[in-house]
Amino acid sequence: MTTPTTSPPPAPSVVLSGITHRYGRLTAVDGVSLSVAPREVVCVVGPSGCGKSTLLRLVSGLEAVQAGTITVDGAVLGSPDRSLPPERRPVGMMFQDFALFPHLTVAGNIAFGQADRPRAERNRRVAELLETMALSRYADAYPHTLSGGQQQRVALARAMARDPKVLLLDEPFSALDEQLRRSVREEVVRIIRASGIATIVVTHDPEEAMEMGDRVVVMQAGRVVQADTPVTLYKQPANSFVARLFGEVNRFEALVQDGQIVTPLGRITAPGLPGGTRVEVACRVEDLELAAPGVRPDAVPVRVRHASFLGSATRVCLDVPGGGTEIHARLPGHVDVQPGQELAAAMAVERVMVFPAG
Ligand SMILES: Nc1ncnc2c1ncn2[C@@H]1O[C@H](COP(=O)(O)OP(=O)(O)OP(=O)(O)O)[C@@H](O)[C@H]1O
Repeated sequence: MTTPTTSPPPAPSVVLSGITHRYGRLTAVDGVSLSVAPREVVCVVGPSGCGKSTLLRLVSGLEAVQAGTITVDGAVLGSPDRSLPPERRPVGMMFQDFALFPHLTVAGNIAFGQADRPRAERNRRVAELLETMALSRYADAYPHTLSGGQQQRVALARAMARDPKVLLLDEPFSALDEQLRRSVREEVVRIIRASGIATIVVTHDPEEAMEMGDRVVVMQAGRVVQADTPVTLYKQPANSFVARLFGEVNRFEALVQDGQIVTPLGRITAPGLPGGTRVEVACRVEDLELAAPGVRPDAVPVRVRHASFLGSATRVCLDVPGGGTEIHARLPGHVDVQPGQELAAAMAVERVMVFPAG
Protein backbone atom coordinates (compact mmCIF):
# COMPACT_ATOMS: atom_id res chain seq x y z
CA MET A 1 0.00 0.00 0.00
CA THR A 2 1.34 3.43 -0.85
CA THR A 3 1.16 6.23 1.61
CA PRO A 4 -0.90 9.10 0.28
CA THR A 5 1.17 12.21 -0.12
CA THR A 6 0.00 15.78 -0.02
CA SER A 7 2.09 18.50 -1.54
CA PRO A 8 3.42 20.90 1.09
CA PRO A 9 1.95 24.40 1.03
CA PRO A 10 4.10 26.76 -1.07
CA ALA A 11 6.74 28.71 0.83
CA PRO A 12 5.49 32.20 1.56
CA SER A 13 6.61 34.79 -0.93
CA VAL A 14 6.27 37.89 1.20
CA VAL A 15 6.77 37.77 4.96
CA LEU A 16 6.18 40.63 7.37
CA SER A 17 7.40 39.87 10.83
CA GLY A 18 6.99 41.90 13.99
CA ILE A 19 6.21 45.15 12.17
CA THR A 20 5.57 48.17 14.38
CA HIS A 21 5.27 51.66 12.93
CA ARG A 22 4.82 54.99 14.65
CA TYR A 23 3.98 58.43 13.33
CA GLY A 24 5.27 60.60 16.16
CA ARG A 25 3.46 59.33 19.26
CA LEU A 26 0.77 57.47 17.34
CA THR A 27 1.33 53.72 16.90
CA ALA A 28 -0.26 53.04 13.50
CA VAL A 29 0.91 49.42 13.20
CA ASP A 30 1.54 47.38 16.30
CA GLY A 31 3.48 44.10 16.09
CA VAL A 32 1.99 42.78 12.85
CA SER A 33 3.22 39.50 11.35
CA LEU A 34 1.79 38.26 8.10
CA SER A 35 2.84 36.08 5.19
CA VAL A 36 1.43 35.60 1.72
CA ALA A 37 2.21 32.66 -0.55
CA PRO A 38 2.53 32.77 -4.33
CA ARG A 39 -0.96 32.59 -5.90
CA GLU A 40 -2.53 33.68 -2.64
CA VAL A 41 -4.77 36.72 -2.32
CA VAL A 42 -4.82 38.07 1.22
CA CYS A 43 -7.25 40.87 2.05
CA VAL A 44 -6.55 43.23 4.93
CA VAL A 45 -9.78 44.70 6.27
CA GLY A 46 -10.60 47.01 9.14
CA PRO A 47 -12.02 50.40 10.02
CA SER A 48 -10.54 53.67 8.83
CA GLY A 49 -7.26 54.45 10.54
CA CYS A 50 -6.46 50.88 11.69
CA GLY A 51 -3.14 50.88 9.83
CA LYS A 52 -3.96 49.04 6.60
CA SER A 53 -2.42 51.53 4.18
CA THR A 54 0.65 51.96 6.38
CA LEU A 55 1.32 48.23 6.04
CA LEU A 56 1.28 48.50 2.25
CA ARG A 57 3.43 51.62 2.30
CA LEU A 58 6.01 49.72 4.33
CA VAL A 59 6.06 46.81 1.86
CA SER A 60 6.33 49.17 -1.11
CA GLY A 61 9.13 51.16 0.52
CA LEU A 62 7.21 54.44 0.73
CA GLU A 63 7.73 54.25 4.52
CA ALA A 64 10.97 53.07 6.14
CA VAL A 65 10.66 50.06 8.45
CA GLN A 66 11.16 51.13 12.08
CA ALA A 67 10.79 47.73 13.76
CA GLY A 68 10.48 44.24 12.31
CA THR A 69 11.46 42.80 8.94
CA ILE A 70 9.89 42.49 5.50
CA THR A 71 11.27 39.83 3.16
CA VAL A 72 10.37 38.58 -0.30
CA ASP A 73 11.54 35.09 -1.18
CA GLY A 74 13.91 35.30 1.77
CA ALA A 75 15.60 38.55 0.70
CA VAL A 76 15.22 41.52 3.04
CA LEU A 77 13.30 44.43 1.50
CA GLY A 78 13.09 46.47 4.64
CA SER A 79 14.31 46.35 8.23
CA PRO A 80 15.52 49.07 10.59
CA ASP A 81 19.03 48.74 9.18
CA ARG A 82 18.38 47.76 5.57
CA SER A 83 16.04 49.29 3.05
CA LEU A 84 15.80 48.57 -0.65
CA PRO A 85 14.63 51.66 -2.57
CA PRO A 86 11.02 51.37 -3.81
CA GLU A 87 12.02 51.11 -7.47
CA ARG A 88 14.25 48.12 -6.78
CA ARG A 89 11.60 46.17 -4.90
CA PRO A 90 9.84 43.33 -6.76
CA VAL A 91 6.55 44.93 -5.84
CA GLY A 92 3.70 46.17 -8.06
CA MET A 93 1.21 48.69 -6.71
CA MET A 94 -2.26 49.79 -7.61
CA PHE A 95 -3.61 52.46 -5.35
CA GLN A 96 -7.02 54.03 -4.77
CA ASP A 97 -6.76 56.83 -7.33
CA PHE A 98 -5.00 54.62 -9.86
CA ALA A 99 -3.97 57.83 -11.70
CA LEU A 100 -3.09 56.95 -15.27
CA PHE A 101 -0.97 59.43 -17.21
CA PRO A 102 -3.49 61.32 -19.34
CA HIS A 103 -0.95 62.28 -22.00
CA LEU A 104 0.20 58.68 -22.56
CA THR A 105 -1.68 56.02 -24.52
CA VAL A 106 -2.77 52.78 -22.86
CA ALA A 107 0.38 51.06 -24.17
CA GLY A 108 2.47 54.03 -23.02
CA ASN A 109 1.00 53.85 -19.55
CA ILE A 110 1.77 50.15 -19.27
CA ALA A 111 5.31 50.62 -20.63
CA PHE A 112 5.99 53.44 -18.18
CA GLY A 113 8.55 52.40 -15.59
CA GLN A 114 10.12 49.80 -17.88
CA ALA A 115 12.50 52.26 -19.52
CA ASP A 116 15.51 50.22 -18.41
CA ARG A 117 14.33 47.18 -20.36
CA PRO A 118 15.39 46.60 -23.98
CA ARG A 119 12.71 47.94 -26.36
CA ALA A 120 11.80 44.51 -27.79
CA GLU A 121 11.34 42.99 -24.35
CA ARG A 122 9.29 45.98 -23.23
CA ASN A 123 7.03 45.78 -26.28
CA ARG A 124 6.57 42.05 -25.83
CA ARG A 125 5.53 42.49 -22.21
CA VAL A 126 3.13 45.33 -23.05
CA ALA A 127 1.50 43.25 -25.81
CA GLU A 128 1.21 40.29 -23.46
CA LEU A 129 -0.48 42.37 -20.77
CA LEU A 130 -2.80 44.08 -23.24
CA GLU A 131 -3.98 40.65 -24.28
CA THR A 132 -4.38 39.36 -20.71
CA MET A 133 -6.46 42.40 -19.84
CA ALA A 134 -8.50 42.20 -23.05
CA LEU A 135 -7.25 45.68 -23.98
CA SER A 136 -5.32 44.99 -27.20
CA ARG A 137 -7.66 47.08 -29.33
CA TYR A 138 -7.20 50.04 -27.00
CA ALA A 139 -3.39 50.07 -27.14
CA ASP A 140 -3.32 53.49 -28.83
CA ALA A 141 -6.31 54.98 -27.02
CA TYR A 142 -5.95 57.63 -24.32
CA PRO A 143 -7.20 56.89 -20.79
CA HIS A 144 -10.06 59.43 -20.82
CA THR A 145 -11.70 57.57 -23.72
CA LEU A 146 -11.94 54.34 -21.67
CA SER A 147 -14.60 53.19 -19.22
CA GLY A 148 -13.82 53.06 -15.49
CA GLY A 149 -13.40 49.28 -15.63
CA GLN A 150 -11.03 49.48 -18.60
CA GLN A 151 -8.96 52.17 -16.87
CA GLN A 152 -8.74 49.90 -13.85
CA ARG A 153 -7.37 47.09 -15.99
CA VAL A 154 -4.75 49.45 -17.48
CA ALA A 155 -3.68 50.35 -13.93
CA LEU A 156 -3.44 46.67 -13.04
CA ALA A 157 -1.40 45.98 -16.17
CA ARG A 158 0.96 48.80 -15.23
CA ALA A 159 1.34 47.33 -11.73
CA MET A 160 2.13 43.91 -13.21
CA ALA A 161 4.40 45.13 -15.99
CA ARG A 162 7.69 44.50 -14.21
CA ASP A 163 6.73 40.95 -13.22
CA PRO A 164 6.54 41.70 -9.53
CA LYS A 165 6.59 38.93 -6.94
CA VAL A 166 4.14 40.85 -4.79
CA LEU A 167 1.15 42.89 -5.82
CA LEU A 168 -0.31 45.52 -3.49
CA LEU A 169 -3.81 46.86 -4.10
CA ASP A 170 -5.07 49.66 -1.84
CA GLU A 171 -8.87 50.16 -1.98
CA PRO A 172 -8.60 49.36 -5.69
CA PHE A 173 -12.29 49.64 -6.54
CA SER A 174 -13.44 52.55 -4.45
CA ALA A 175 -13.54 54.90 -7.45
CA LEU A 176 -15.97 52.62 -9.30
CA ASP A 177 -19.74 52.68 -8.87
CA GLU A 178 -21.44 49.74 -7.15
CA GLN A 179 -22.54 47.90 -10.31
CA LEU A 180 -19.21 48.17 -12.09
CA ARG A 181 -17.26 47.35 -8.95
CA ARG A 182 -18.53 43.78 -8.73
CA SER A 183 -17.72 42.83 -12.31
CA VAL A 184 -14.33 44.60 -12.33
CA ARG A 185 -13.47 42.92 -9.03
CA GLU A 186 -14.21 39.48 -10.43
CA GLU A 187 -12.16 40.22 -13.50
CA VAL A 188 -9.20 41.55 -11.50
CA VAL A 189 -9.22 38.53 -9.16
CA ARG A 190 -9.27 36.17 -12.14
CA ILE A 191 -6.25 37.93 -13.68
CA ILE A 192 -4.32 38.02 -10.40
CA ARG A 193 -4.93 34.33 -9.70
CA ALA A 194 -3.84 33.37 -13.20
CA SER A 195 -0.65 35.42 -12.74
CA GLY A 196 0.30 33.53 -9.59
CA ILE A 197 1.59 36.68 -7.88
CA ALA A 198 1.27 36.90 -4.08
CA THR A 199 -1.25 39.69 -3.57
CA ILE A 200 -2.26 41.88 -0.64
CA VAL A 201 -5.49 43.83 -1.02
CA VAL A 202 -6.48 46.52 1.44
CA THR A 203 -10.16 47.30 1.76
CA HIS A 204 -12.56 48.69 4.35
CA ASP A 205 -15.39 46.62 2.83
CA PRO A 206 -15.77 43.24 4.61
CA GLU A 207 -17.86 41.79 1.80
CA GLU A 208 -15.18 42.71 -0.73
CA ALA A 209 -12.56 41.09 1.52
CA MET A 210 -14.57 37.87 1.77
CA GLU A 211 -15.20 37.76 -1.93
CA MET A 212 -11.59 38.34 -2.97
CA GLY A 213 -9.46 36.84 -0.23
CA ASP A 214 -8.21 33.30 0.17
CA ARG A 215 -7.46 34.60 3.63
CA VAL A 216 -8.72 37.73 5.32
CA VAL A 217 -6.69 39.61 7.91
CA VAL A 218 -8.81 41.71 10.27
CA MET A 219 -7.04 44.70 11.79
CA GLN A 220 -8.15 46.91 14.62
CA ALA A 221 -6.11 49.77 16.07
CA GLY A 222 -2.88 48.66 14.38
CA ARG A 223 -3.11 45.01 15.40
CA VAL A 224 -4.16 41.81 13.66
CA VAL A 225 -7.25 40.57 15.48
CA GLN A 226 -7.76 37.46 13.34
CA ALA A 227 -6.35 36.04 10.09
CA ASP A 228 -8.36 33.22 8.59
CA THR A 229 -10.37 31.98 5.65
CA PRO A 230 -13.64 33.86 5.04
CA VAL A 231 -15.65 30.83 6.25
CA THR A 232 -13.74 30.53 9.53
CA LEU A 233 -14.00 34.27 10.16
CA TYR A 234 -17.73 34.11 9.70
CA LYS A 235 -18.35 30.92 11.66
CA GLN A 236 -15.70 31.23 14.36
CA PRO A 237 -14.94 34.91 14.84
CA ALA A 238 -12.25 35.57 17.43
CA ASN A 239 -14.28 38.28 19.12
CA SER A 240 -17.43 40.34 18.92
CA PHE A 241 -15.78 42.98 16.71
CA VAL A 242 -14.97 40.37 14.04
CA ALA A 243 -18.45 38.82 14.34
CA ARG A 244 -20.09 42.20 13.74
CA LEU A 245 -17.74 43.10 10.89
CA PHE A 246 -19.02 40.24 8.74
CA GLY A 247 -22.75 40.55 9.33
CA GLU A 248 -25.50 42.01 11.48
CA VAL A 249 -25.87 40.38 14.90
CA ASN A 250 -28.25 40.54 17.85
CA ARG A 251 -26.21 41.05 21.02
CA PHE A 252 -27.16 40.44 24.63
CA GLU A 253 -25.09 40.97 27.74
CA ALA A 254 -25.73 38.17 30.20
CA LEU A 255 -24.49 36.33 33.27
CA VAL A 256 -23.59 32.66 33.54
CA GLN A 257 -25.72 30.93 36.18
CA ASP A 258 -25.44 27.20 36.96
CA GLY A 259 -23.79 26.42 33.61
CA GLN A 260 -26.41 28.33 31.67
CA ILE A 261 -26.65 31.77 30.12
CA VAL A 262 -29.97 33.50 30.49
CA THR A 263 -30.83 35.68 27.49
CA PRO A 264 -34.05 37.48 26.50
CA LEU A 265 -34.48 34.66 23.96
CA GLY A 266 -34.12 31.80 26.41
CA ARG A 267 -31.36 29.87 28.10
CA ILE A 268 -28.30 28.41 26.44
CA THR A 269 -25.80 26.07 28.01
CA ALA A 270 -22.38 27.44 28.87
CA PRO A 271 -20.12 24.46 29.51
CA GLY A 272 -16.92 25.32 31.30
CA LEU A 273 -17.84 28.88 32.22
CA PRO A 274 -17.88 29.62 35.95
CA GLY A 275 -21.05 31.05 37.48
CA GLY A 276 -21.07 34.84 37.62
CA THR A 277 -19.04 35.27 34.39
CA ARG A 278 -20.27 38.22 32.34
CA VAL A 279 -20.59 37.31 28.69
CA GLU A 280 -21.83 38.71 25.42
CA VAL A 281 -24.14 36.45 23.45
CA ALA A 282 -24.28 37.16 19.73
CA CYS A 283 -26.74 35.67 17.29
CA ARG A 284 -26.63 36.56 13.59
CA VAL A 285 -29.86 37.97 12.22
CA GLU A 286 -30.13 35.03 9.84
CA ASP A 287 -29.80 32.63 12.79
CA LEU A 288 -32.90 33.99 14.49
CA GLU A 289 -35.81 31.71 13.67
CA LEU A 290 -39.44 32.84 13.70
CA ALA A 291 -42.50 30.65 14.15
CA ALA A 292 -46.20 31.04 14.83
CA PRO A 293 -46.98 31.39 18.56
CA GLY A 294 -47.20 28.10 20.48
CA VAL A 295 -45.55 25.90 17.83
CA ARG A 296 -42.05 25.68 19.26
CA PRO A 297 -41.53 25.10 22.96
CA ASP A 298 -38.05 26.67 22.82
CA ALA A 299 -39.27 29.95 21.29
CA VAL A 300 -40.23 33.10 23.20
CA PRO A 301 -43.15 35.40 22.32
CA VAL A 302 -42.21 38.45 20.23
CA ARG A 303 -44.14 41.18 18.45
CA VAL A 304 -43.37 42.54 14.96
CA ARG A 305 -42.39 46.19 15.02
CA HIS A 306 -41.85 46.52 11.28
CA ALA A 307 -40.58 44.53 8.32
CA SER A 308 -38.61 45.59 5.23
CA PHE A 309 -38.53 43.62 2.00
CA LEU A 310 -34.97 43.74 0.60
CA GLY A 311 -35.39 41.62 -2.53
CA SER A 312 -33.52 38.46 -1.61
CA ALA A 313 -34.55 38.67 2.04
CA THR A 314 -36.99 40.24 4.50
CA ARG A 315 -35.58 42.02 7.54
CA VAL A 316 -37.92 41.96 10.50
CA CYS A 317 -37.60 44.16 13.57
CA LEU A 318 -39.21 42.66 16.66
CA ASP A 319 -39.89 43.55 20.29
CA VAL A 320 -39.41 41.03 23.05
CA PRO A 321 -42.27 42.06 25.37
CA GLY A 322 -41.36 42.66 28.99
CA GLY A 323 -37.67 43.43 28.71
CA GLY A 324 -37.84 46.25 26.17
CA THR A 325 -35.41 44.34 23.96
CA GLU A 326 -35.36 44.97 20.21
CA ILE A 327 -34.13 42.14 17.98
CA HIS A 328 -33.78 41.60 14.25
CA ALA A 329 -34.28 38.62 11.98
CA ARG A 330 -33.35 38.20 8.34
CA LEU A 331 -35.49 35.67 6.52
CA PRO A 332 -34.88 34.49 2.96
CA GLY A 333 -37.22 35.79 0.25
CA HIS A 334 -40.44 37.69 0.84
CA VAL A 335 -42.14 37.04 4.18
CA ASP A 336 -45.50 38.63 4.80
CA VAL A 337 -45.60 39.85 8.39
CA GLN A 338 -47.45 42.87 9.71
CA PRO A 339 -46.60 45.40 12.43
CA GLY A 340 -48.15 44.28 15.71
CA GLN A 341 -48.28 40.62 14.69
CA GLU A 342 -47.51 38.15 17.49
CA LEU A 343 -44.85 35.56 16.69
CA ALA A 344 -42.32 33.42 18.54
CA ALA A 345 -38.54 33.65 18.13
CA ALA A 346 -35.72 31.22 18.88
CA MET A 347 -31.99 31.34 18.29
CA ALA A 348 -30.31 28.57 16.29
CA VAL A 349 -28.37 27.57 19.42
CA GLU A 350 -25.69 25.63 17.56
CA ARG A 351 -24.66 28.85 15.82
CA VAL A 352 -24.93 31.23 18.76
CA MET A 353 -21.60 32.87 19.66
CA VAL A 354 -20.47 33.61 23.20
CA PHE A 355 -17.68 36.11 23.94
CA PRO A 356 -16.29 37.58 27.14
CA ALA A 357 -18.24 40.75 27.92
CA GLY A 358 -16.38 43.81 26.70
N1 LIG B 1 2.07 60.36 7.29
C1 LIG B 1 1.37 60.29 8.42
N2 LIG B 1 1.64 61.10 9.47
C2 LIG B 1 0.98 61.03 10.64
N3 LIG B 1 -0.02 60.12 10.87
C3 LIG B 1 -0.34 59.28 9.88
C4 LIG B 1 0.33 59.32 8.60
N4 LIG B 1 -0.21 58.36 7.81
C5 LIG B 1 -1.17 57.76 8.56
N5 LIG B 1 -1.25 58.30 9.78
C6 LIG B 1 -2.14 57.88 10.89
O1 LIG B 1 -1.87 56.51 11.14
C7 LIG B 1 -3.06 55.78 11.38
C8 LIG B 1 -3.16 54.64 10.39
O2 LIG B 1 -3.32 55.21 9.09
P1 LIG B 1 -3.52 54.29 7.80
O3 LIG B 1 -3.66 55.22 6.63
O4 LIG B 1 -2.48 53.26 7.74
O5 LIG B 1 -4.92 53.61 8.13
P2 LIG B 1 -5.97 52.91 7.16
O6 LIG B 1 -6.48 51.73 7.92
O7 LIG B 1 -5.36 52.65 5.84
O8 LIG B 1 -7.10 54.01 7.05
P3 LIG B 1 -8.03 54.39 5.80
O9 LIG B 1 -8.90 53.17 5.56
O10 LIG B 1 -8.80 55.56 6.29
O11 LIG B 1 -7.12 54.69 4.66
C9 LIG B 1 -4.19 56.79 11.29
O12 LIG B 1 -4.50 57.21 12.60
C10 LIG B 1 -3.60 57.92 10.48
O13 LIG B 1 -4.20 59.15 10.82
